[in-house]
Amino acid sequence: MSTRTPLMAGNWKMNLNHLEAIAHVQKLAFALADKDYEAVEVAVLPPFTDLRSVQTLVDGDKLKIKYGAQDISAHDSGAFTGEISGPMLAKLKCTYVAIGHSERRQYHAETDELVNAKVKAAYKHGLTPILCVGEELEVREAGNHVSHTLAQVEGGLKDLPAEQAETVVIAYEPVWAIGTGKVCGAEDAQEVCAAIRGKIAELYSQDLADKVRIQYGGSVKAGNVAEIMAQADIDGALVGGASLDADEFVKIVRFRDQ
Ligand SMILES: O=C[C@H](O)COP(=O)(O)O
Repeated sequence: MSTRTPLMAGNWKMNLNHLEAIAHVQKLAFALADKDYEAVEVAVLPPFTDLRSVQTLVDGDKLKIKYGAQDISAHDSGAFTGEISGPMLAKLKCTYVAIGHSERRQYHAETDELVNAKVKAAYKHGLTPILCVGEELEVREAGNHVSHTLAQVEGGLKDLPAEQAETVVIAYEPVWAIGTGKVCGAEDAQEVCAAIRGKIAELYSQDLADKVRIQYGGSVKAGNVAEIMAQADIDGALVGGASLDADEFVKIVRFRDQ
C-alpha cells in the first residue's frame, strides 16, 4: 500500500484573470474541508498575473490550498524579456512549478535540455517541479510511447541529486488526451506510470522511486478520476479544463466518493 499523498493540481493554463482567480480559490476553500486536505494535497497553478492575488488570499485566510506557477525561467535574473524567475516565484511563496508542459514543448520549442535547466532552477529556489512528460499521438500509434516518455524523464532529471529527485512530481500527460476529451485508458496510463517509476528506480533507487509522486493528466474529470486513481502507480492528477469549474475540481479532489 502506497504511503504517497495524492496530489490534485489544477493547471488553469491561460484562463482566469486575477479577480476571477480570487473568486475561484474562495469557492474551492469554501467547499473543501479539513478531511479533504488530510487525504489529498490540493494545488492550483494560475497564470503568473494571478499569483500575488492568490498568495494574499491564501496567506490572509490561512487556506490549506497550495499554489504554484505554470513555468519558470532557467535564469535567475537579467535580460530575458517576458520570463519569470525562480526568485520571483519563491518570493510569492509558490510551492510548485509545472515544467515542460506539452504546450510549452510544442508552442515554445522547449527541449529536454531546457526542461532540465528549469528543474534545476526550481530546486535552487526551493520550488517543487511538476515535470510534465508524455507522447504525441503518432508516437503512441507507433508503439513508442514508453521509450519516448522515459527519455523525457531521463532528460528532465539529468544530473539531479537524489535529495532533490525524491521530491519531484512527474506528470504523465499523453498529448493526444489533453483537452480532447479522449482520456487514456486507466490501464494504459498505469503501464507508462509504472515504467516511469521503474526508470526512476534505475536512475536512483527503488526506495527513492517509491517516494516520487506520479500524476496522470489528460481530460481528467469527476467521472473518470476514480478509475485512474485506482491504479497502483498513479498518485494524483494534473487537471486542465475541469479545474476551471470549482465544483468539478472539488469532486476530483474527492475521487474516493466518485
Ligand atoms: O495540465 C493539464 C493537462 O494539460 C490536461 O489538460 P485537460 O485536463 O484539459 O485535458
